[in-house]
Amino acid sequence: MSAVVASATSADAASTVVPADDVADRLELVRESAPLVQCLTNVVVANATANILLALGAAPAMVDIPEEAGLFAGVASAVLVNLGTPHAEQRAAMEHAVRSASTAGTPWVLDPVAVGALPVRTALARKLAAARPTAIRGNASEIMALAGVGAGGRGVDATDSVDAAAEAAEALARRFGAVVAVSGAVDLVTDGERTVLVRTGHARLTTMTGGGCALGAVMAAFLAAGGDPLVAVVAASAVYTIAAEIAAERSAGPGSFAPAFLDALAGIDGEGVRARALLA
Ligand SMILES: Nc1ncnc2c1ncn2[C@@H]1O[C@H](COP(=O)(O)OP(=O)(O)O)[C@@H](O)[C@H]1O
Ligand SMILES: Cc1ncsc1CCOP(=O)(O)O
Ligand SMILES: [Mg+2]
Repeated sequence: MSAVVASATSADAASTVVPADDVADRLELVRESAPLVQCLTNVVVANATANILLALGAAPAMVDIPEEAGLFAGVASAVLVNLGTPHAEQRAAMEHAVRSASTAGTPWVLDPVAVGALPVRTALARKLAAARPTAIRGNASEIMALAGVGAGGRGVDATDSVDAAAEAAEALARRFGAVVAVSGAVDLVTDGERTVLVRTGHARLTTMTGGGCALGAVMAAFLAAGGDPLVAVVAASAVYTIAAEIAAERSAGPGSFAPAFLDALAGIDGEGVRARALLA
């Protein structure tokens, strides 16, 4: 059996294995259901995020004004709330969307971009986290800052390691009943009881703006398919990072990586997942 796998990173959460077959099944479900993913995301990555969701087989919709966001969250398959450029209108829209998603039972993902030193988004992230997102996704410094440990990273980038964020991630997961995903060279996914490390990936993902933010949207797409949310988030991370490996082999630098990544996401299937997971 090939696995995307892991070992425990702290004394508190047990290591869990997610078989590559489960990842492949989740990918097939996303393709079959073409989930409608509502994105309230930052202006830097909105276009890249829509293209990445389309390449995967999902249907993106950037519905982020206060008068429409709540209405749409009631019919969307999943919602992404990303705090990268949280203008006042969008902040209001986020609160409507979160309320409506919670009422409708729609899965939603919180991405606390650059939380820590910046006051407006930090307060908003804490408020939204208390509304119990299905998943919280961030880099190590963002997850630590949201958990109340450390002052955040350097702008939108992490200054802490994924290892250093493991305990904060597990504590956050338990506090809010969410799956928490920490990105980095090795991605960590935890629900506070089980922790999985996703070892696939390529550093060139960090040279493309949206490398982290679009991952949150992809997690929303996988959560829309239902089932164990920990497995859904692991599957999203695995498919995404395996596609990055394939794209890195077919590109020469950041410029050619971005379109190669779209092609790799569109082309990846269960066999591709199993082949790479075996190498991880
Ligand atoms: N050093 C690295 N090597 C390989 N993959 C990485 C590395 N750092 C980040 N990644 C990948 O890049 C994506 C974005 O992660 P990251 O840069 O941590 O997010 P953010 O943009 O939120 O800071 C994730 O899929 C992660 O697995
Ligand atoms: C550069 C920047 N500034 C505010 S949001 C944003 C995008 C960050 O996207 P990612 O961290 O996914 O590259
Ligand atoms: Mg980044």
